[in-house]
Amino acid sequence: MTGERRPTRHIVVMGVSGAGKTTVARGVGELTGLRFAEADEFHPEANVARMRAGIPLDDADRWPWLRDLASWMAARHAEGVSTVLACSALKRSYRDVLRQGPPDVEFVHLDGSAELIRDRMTRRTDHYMSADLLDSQRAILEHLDPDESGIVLEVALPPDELVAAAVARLGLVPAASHRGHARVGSSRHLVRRDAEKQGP
Ligand SMILES: Nc1ncnc2c1ncn2[C@@H]1O[C@H](COP(=O)(O)OP(=O)(O)O)[C@@H](O)[C@H]1O
Ligand SMILES: O=C(O)[C@H](O)[C@@H](O)[C@H](O)[C@H](O)COP(=O)(O)O
Repeated sequence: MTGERRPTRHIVVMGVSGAGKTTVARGVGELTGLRFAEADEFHPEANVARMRAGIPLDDADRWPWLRDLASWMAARHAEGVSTVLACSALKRSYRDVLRQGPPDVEFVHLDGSAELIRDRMTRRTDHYMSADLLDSQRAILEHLDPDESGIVLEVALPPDELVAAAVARLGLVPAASHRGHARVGSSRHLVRRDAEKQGP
């Protein structure tokens, strides 16, 4: 036993509520075989109750949740499993907590017009998050800093283009069953550098 772990990749699709994180992260998981998780499902009931009541979460509400998410990614890393997580990750300090999990975390920020996102949230009827909380989320949003590994994609693109662009720009490999079918986005979708390595 050398103790060497298989290299893994850990992608976090970030952005405000309604930006399309779940849609894109799930799509990346389906295309690549990366293990998908939805950060909303890690919220304790108290956090969900706050959001349901239209009350924005604060930092104290978010720290334990973020630590749980970091632990989940670290546990998957220990198993040699790569992951893709849908998680708001709105502030740099929140992303710093996520980075305390596995050795590397790469972000895909879905960014774009507040009007478009609000419209999507208003149409979404099966979710506890009201469109009223969008303003509070935009108010605290901190964009990726130059030293953070990640890319920014424009939310107005159709879901399949966003998934293909994320996979291409991060250098992820489509699962065998999808090879030859992935549509690769053009370079205009890339705002920040690609990640350099590849894992299972
Ligand atoms: N690129 C897209 N184009 C059009 N509609 C989208 C796109 N991405 C997501 N949607 C729709 O917008 C709503 C919010 O998407 P969702 O993935 O739940 O966002 P989030 O996880 O960021 O809250 C859903 O109804 C979803 O079907
Ligand atoms: O940090 C937060 O305030 C929450 O995590 C929030 O960002 C998240 O957006 C909600 O859980 C709604 O879920 P969706 O983002 O999937 O709409």
